[in-house]
Amino acid sequence: MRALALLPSAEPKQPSTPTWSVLEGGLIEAGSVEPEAGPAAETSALRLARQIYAAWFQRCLRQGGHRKNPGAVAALPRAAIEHQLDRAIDRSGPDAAELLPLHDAQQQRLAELGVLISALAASDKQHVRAVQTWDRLIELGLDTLQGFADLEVVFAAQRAAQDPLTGLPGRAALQQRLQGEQSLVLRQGRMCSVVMLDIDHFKSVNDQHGHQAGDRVLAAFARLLRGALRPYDGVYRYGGEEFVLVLPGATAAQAVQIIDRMRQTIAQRPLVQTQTGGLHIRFSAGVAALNERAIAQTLRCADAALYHAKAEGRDQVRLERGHCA
Ligand SMILES: Nc1nc2c(ncn2[C@@H]2O[C@H](COP(=O)(O)OP(=O)(O)OP(=O)(O)O)[C@@H](O)[C@H]2O)c(=O)[nH]1
Repeated sequence: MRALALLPSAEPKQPSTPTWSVLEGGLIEAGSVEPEAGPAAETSALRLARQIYAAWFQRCLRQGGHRKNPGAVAALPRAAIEHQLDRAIDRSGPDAAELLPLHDAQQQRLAELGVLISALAASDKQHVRAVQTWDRLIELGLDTLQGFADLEVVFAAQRAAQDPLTGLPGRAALQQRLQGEQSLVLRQGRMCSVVMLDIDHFKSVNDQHGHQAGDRVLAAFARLLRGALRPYDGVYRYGGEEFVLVLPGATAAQAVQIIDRMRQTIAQRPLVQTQTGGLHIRFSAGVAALNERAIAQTLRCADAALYHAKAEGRDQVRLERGHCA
């Protein structure tokens, strides 16, 4: 077997991002770190946001507790916290929409905390208003801490549903999504298509380049699918080298066109680079309409269309045939 160094070519290297780190004793300082990649990246960004916040809150309690000098209450490093929260959301993948209400509520609390800090700094320490502002700051400060805990719980649940290799959600999430989309199709007459997609001759990638290389191809392919589709389209790892796409708003005929364009684009450039050259990946796909029939039947129809695409030579997209299941 040849030894190969596989370098993903689909994704540009990310620049280092200025961030903050928490030092011993609750001090916070600006620095520059390489953003982490991979499925755990969103959790680490969220953890950093919480650490920066907790260090600030601790310092605030220590300084503000004296009530001698409200102006000494530490300025809230809001930009650093929000930066990490945004990163966490960005990296949380296709189901980020579920996190947005919690994320927005957290941003609002931070904004209100910022206002309270300014009001405290400008107020007379003896004034009853300063005491009230301080009380509100403590109350909201604790709520914000709870907000981080809530976000972490939801992130953890989301991560548990993700396939660790590709970062994509799996079959359980697909089932849930299809149920939701089907009810919109039935109640609102919306269109939705389901695509079953399988990499061609993937076994030979493993055989020629090794299983680890195969894993990297799967991860790069998943990123490519995710990047090629609209944010509200669903991309799921169905198993092995098989993926399912959910395309709301697309008729089955439109879905065939969309996926066929994607097939041609993907075939044009290598998915990963090897020491001996680029590795091209091709795929076959079957498309079925999501309608009133059982979801399992829709999946069977997409699978049958995929089977025909494979049988008719691979590297093509096929629409389901009548009475497929
Ligand atoms: N590296 C890697 N390989 C996997 C993974 N899951 C499944 N496979 C491999 O995917 C290959 C699938 O092979 P086949 O079902 O024969 O399909 P194929 O070679 O793609 O051929 P066609 O689908 O007929 O075009 C098998 O060799 C599996 O071992 C994985 O997570 N990582």
